Amino acid sequence: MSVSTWSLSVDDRERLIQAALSAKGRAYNPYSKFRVGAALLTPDGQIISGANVENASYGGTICAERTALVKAVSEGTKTFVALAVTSDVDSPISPCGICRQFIREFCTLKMPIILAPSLYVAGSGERLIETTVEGLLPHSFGPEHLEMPRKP
Ligand SMILES: O=c1ccn([C@H]2C[C@H](O)[C@@H](CO)O2)c(=O)[nH]1
Ligand SMILES: [Zn+2]
Repeated sequence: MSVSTWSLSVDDRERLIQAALSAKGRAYNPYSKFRVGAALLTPDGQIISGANVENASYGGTICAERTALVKAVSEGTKTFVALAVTSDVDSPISPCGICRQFIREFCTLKMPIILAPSLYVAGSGERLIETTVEGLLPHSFGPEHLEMPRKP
């Protein structure tokens, strides 16, 4: 098995990107016409994917990243080892601010995040952005801060 320079293997990276690309096909996007797919990898190798789900009340829209996380967490999975995101744009798109904070809740700061273009050539590794939770959300606030001793 070939291994990338970081904690995610090339095989898992490829599986995750393909799952995100497939999930994009299940987007409910009548308003924006913009499809996004996300896929989470769990420690036991399972993949949980999600797509954006829009609403006639536009603010009710749920992004692909949060769909995947809410699916997983509500089914009992709360730890993840990687995330991939893709869209209809042929350059990588990056999670919105709300999703970054949502990802921060459940994923370690060093967890790999792969941002893939819509026309990703399988197995090539080309034009991917490989970042991390802390790369997308530096100096972040998270659950552990609520556990710290407080002084007035
Ligand atoms: O990272 C992103 C960015 C946007 N969207 C969705 C929300 C909305 O349905 C559409 C346009 O913003 O794309 C996501 O799902 N994830
Ligand atoms: Zn979002």
